[in-house]
Amino acid sequence: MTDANAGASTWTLNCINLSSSDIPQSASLLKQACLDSGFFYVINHGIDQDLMEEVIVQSRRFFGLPLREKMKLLRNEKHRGYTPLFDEVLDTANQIKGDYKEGCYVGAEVPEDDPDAKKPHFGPNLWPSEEILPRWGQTMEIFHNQALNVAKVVARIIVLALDLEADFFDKPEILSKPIPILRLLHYEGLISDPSKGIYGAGAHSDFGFITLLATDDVPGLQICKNKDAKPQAWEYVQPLKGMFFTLHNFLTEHNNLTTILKTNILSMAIWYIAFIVNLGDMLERWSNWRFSKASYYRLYLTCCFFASFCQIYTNLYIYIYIGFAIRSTLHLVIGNGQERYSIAFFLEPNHECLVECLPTCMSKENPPKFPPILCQTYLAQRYGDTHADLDVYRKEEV
Ligand SMILES: O=C(O)CCC(=O)C(=O)O
Ligand SMILES: [Fe+2]
Repeated sequence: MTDANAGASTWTLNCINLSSSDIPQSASLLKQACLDSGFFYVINHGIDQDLMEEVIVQSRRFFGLPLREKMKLLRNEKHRGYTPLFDEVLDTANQIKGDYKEGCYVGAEVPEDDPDAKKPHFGPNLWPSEEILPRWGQTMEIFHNQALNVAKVVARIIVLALDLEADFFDKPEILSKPIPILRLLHYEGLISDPSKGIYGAGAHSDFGFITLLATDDVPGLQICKNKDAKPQAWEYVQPLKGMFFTLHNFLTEHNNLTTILKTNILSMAIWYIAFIVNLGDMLERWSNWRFSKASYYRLYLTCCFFASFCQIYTNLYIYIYIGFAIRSTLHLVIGNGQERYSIAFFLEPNHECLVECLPTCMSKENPPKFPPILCQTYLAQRYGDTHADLDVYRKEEV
């Protein structure tokens, strides 16, 4: 039984600025983060905040559809489309039913008549119709392309962190035709109970090369830095409040997380005081509807407060975690009763890439822990092990 629980402590992650010109420093921060926990935040990644919010809004719309509509887009054998509640069981030893989450897979759009469409994970996407969810497919495609670029930038920093040749991942057999998979996730507001085997997402390590994870500000993600420890110790990795609270665009000026946090908390406090001062005054005035200039000004401040609040509410936080040698740090999701949305983007290498221990990660004293395996073989195993058999749904239809 794992020890994941609501009282888990919180771990602060290193923060990598993807726009920094000091690449060696980014590489060394990244290396330290990978040695410490395997997770880090990325900032200044180039994906527009509006686009990220649009993805979450579209995700909310999708998961808000009636189940029968979502089931029309049920995941196919290419792993595109809707995955209902319990479709995935990530930790069979500790979960009773499966993950209390629903998801939607979006891959690279490969038309049916393209020879590559025969490969697993490649093919056309399953889009909801334009009448039901306008601009849905377009939004996902744009985000998909941008997330792929971010993952490639991260890969370039990883190369340096691992003392590999600069073009190591540029070899045609590694990332020339990678398998990029976007997955929208929705956790309905259930309280997890690990003692009863109830988890938002069971303990697991990701299957691929790099995962980018953007979440709203509802906490839930926990990591276990040492999977072999007994008992395992789980720590929350917090979506840092206000991290993208960029009314004043702090992120371009400060790379230091503590500064960002303090500045934003201060700024929140100022808005908050403005709000409290206003409320009493405005309630009084609302009774006779006479507003002085000062009241207009205060009203403006109050609206700003609400706008900031809404912004924080929909804020997105990007974590990255890395599956070096095809095992990422163990992590899970604990539901705290609040609804939660996240966007995972998995970058896997080419189908035929031989996944094996990297040359700079082994020595005579430290031989590879796993035998080499083809990427597509490994993915087929892991997807097969963790997802429901599609026959289950066919039987339900009968
Ligand atoms: O939703 C989350 O925060 C984590 C999702 C996750 O770990 C996964 O999809 O592999
Ligand atoms: Fe994961």
